[in-house]
Amino acid sequence: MSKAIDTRDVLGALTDVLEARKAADPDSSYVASLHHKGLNKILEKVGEECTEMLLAAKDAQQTGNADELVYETADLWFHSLVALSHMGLGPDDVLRELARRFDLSGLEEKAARKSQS
Ligand SMILES: N=c1c2ncn([C@@H]3O[C@H](COP(=O)(O)OP(=O)(O)OP(=O)(O)O)[C@@H](O)[C@H]3O)c2ncn1[C@@H]1O[C@H](COP(=O)(O)O)[C@@H](O)[C@H]1O
Repeated sequence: MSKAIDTRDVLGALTDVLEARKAADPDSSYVASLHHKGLNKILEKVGEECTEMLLAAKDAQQTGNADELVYETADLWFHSLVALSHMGLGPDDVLRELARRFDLSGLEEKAARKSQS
């Protein structure tokens, strides 16, 4: 049985596991098998999971049941983290970018971009 982990610790712990799997046997680990197959395979999985997440969101809108949406979003986040890990990046890089954008209105940012071009 898997041990419980605090949700605040998940990204850090998962990042360590994904890094360690780069040196693991592809036959004994799904993440190692993805690293072994390479970036194109990982990106193919991200694309698949993205489509599954979109379909789950549309289903949730119709049925009012969001369980599948949460499940598919977890698959998408997971495979995106594998892609970042494969490229030598991690969730901290993305969180830093989101932190940089914090309190910056998306409309203001877009307007600033337009006035620069
Ligand atoms: N969070 C996940 C996680 N989420 C999803 N998956 C796997 O991602 C795959 C999703 O692929 P699909 O749904 O497309 O199913 P599939 O048809 O079997 O996939 P393909 O044959 O097309 O590759 C499944 O095999 C899931 O088990 C995950 N595999 C691993 N993790 C984490 O990564 C850790 C390391 O995993 P291993 O490397 O396998 O030990 C685990 O302890 C978990 O914490």
